[in-house]
Amino acid sequence: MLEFCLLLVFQITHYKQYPPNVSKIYSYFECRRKKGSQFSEVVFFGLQYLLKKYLTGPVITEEKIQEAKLFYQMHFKQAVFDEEGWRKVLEKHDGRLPIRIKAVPEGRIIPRGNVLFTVENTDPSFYWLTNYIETMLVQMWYPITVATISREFKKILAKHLKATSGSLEGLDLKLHDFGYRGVSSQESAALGGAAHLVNFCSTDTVAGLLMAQRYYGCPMAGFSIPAAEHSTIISWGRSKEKEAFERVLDQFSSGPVSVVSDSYDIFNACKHIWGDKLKERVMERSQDSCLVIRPDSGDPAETLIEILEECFGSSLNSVGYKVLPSYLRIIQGDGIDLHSVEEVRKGLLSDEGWSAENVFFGCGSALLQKLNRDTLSCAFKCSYVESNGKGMDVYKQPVTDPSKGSKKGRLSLRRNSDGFLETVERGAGKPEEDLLVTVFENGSLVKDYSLEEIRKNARLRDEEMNPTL
Ligand SMILES: O=C1OCCC/C1=C\Nc1ccccc1
Repeated sequence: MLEFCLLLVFQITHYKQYPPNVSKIYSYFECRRKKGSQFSEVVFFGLQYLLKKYLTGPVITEEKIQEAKLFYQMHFKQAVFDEEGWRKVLEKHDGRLPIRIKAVPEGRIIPRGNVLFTVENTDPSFYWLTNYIETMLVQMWYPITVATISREFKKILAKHLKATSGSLEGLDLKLHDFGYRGVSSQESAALGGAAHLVNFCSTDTVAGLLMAQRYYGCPMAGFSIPAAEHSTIISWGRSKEKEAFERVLDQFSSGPVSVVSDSYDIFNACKHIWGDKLKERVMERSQDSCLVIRPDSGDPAETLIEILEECFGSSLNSVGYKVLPSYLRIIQGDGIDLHSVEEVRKGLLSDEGWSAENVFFGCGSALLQKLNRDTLSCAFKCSYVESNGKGMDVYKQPVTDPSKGSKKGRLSLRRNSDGFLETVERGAGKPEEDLLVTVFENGSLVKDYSLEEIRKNARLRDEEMNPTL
């Protein structure tokens, strides 16, 4: 069985349904606007991986044609596989796809409802190819949605950090990806993990680091620190939690170390072990070798407040907010999503004014898995067709849901005179104003973005970083 066969992915009967003499099918991808959605803009990310991994080079071979022919004969119990069509791709284009894809630069922040990429066939004989690769291209909903959610976290954390410390230092390390175990596959971990790394450089999802290395030219896109987990604490037995903690301090005497401390009673652990029996051991650690205490249960805001209030002293920073001693920090990696992180922000802020410097966040499923294609209403639609040498703008406009209407004709993306991004329809856009870039053409990747460039595109804007408390 072949590792991956492009022919064995899609609905293959569409070629028989198009009008006669079609020479071009032109389609586009967008995150449709949705009234009341909490996401008004999206981070475009992930297409480059998909192009490099699945669509560039001679992806059609005789062997794959034979395999697909057999497969679909069994699957449809009739001859619907277009063997001749595919063989023509092989003969005329030596197996490379005669397709052009134009897309917004990766990392760019685009308001909902705008074209993100367009797809069209470059050879009139292969009009059926455009929507043939739709299924795979729409899977871009995943990295786009993760990168967008991750950036929404960054907006909240930036405001909180700026308001309670006067600076944005360390923002990139404030949200740690805990999601590796919560996703559905290695590939999702890689794509989602990399999508988070567009906005932060703090992760335990190693697959995302490898993706950044191999597909986005970044040798090391994110960092982590030694961390305990429940097994390494409870393996000492209930009566030896102190010994377990001490062991971790001994083994990681320099550099920061995180110790999950809620195995039995987080408040007892903080007050009587970290704050009493091991207090000297904790205090002797320096700022760049701090102990990071990890609660992992209970209401995030309440638990954090009690740990901060009850367990250790604090001093005031330059903007009058309370900060733990520099050898101590907290990481909250349980129950964090876009809602609860806001609850924590309000809790720390309102109660006695704790600075955001004290707390780091970990996020698992809410970052990489608690989302779907509807989260950002991702859709791929045909908007222009050529047949008998004439072009026609096409669209859908369901009477039962106007919000599912699609754009008309050839599209371009431009910045209007007020500075806002907008999509120009019906081929009315000026080529020199078009922000869409040809990234793929006839089997070759035309543009290769580095993670560095993508991170620049995705940077928070000034107004997104300043507190509007
Ligand atoms: O505590 C920590 O401090 C910072 C480094 C990471 C870390 C914990 N990681 C983790 C990963 C996956 C599930 C749960 C925790």
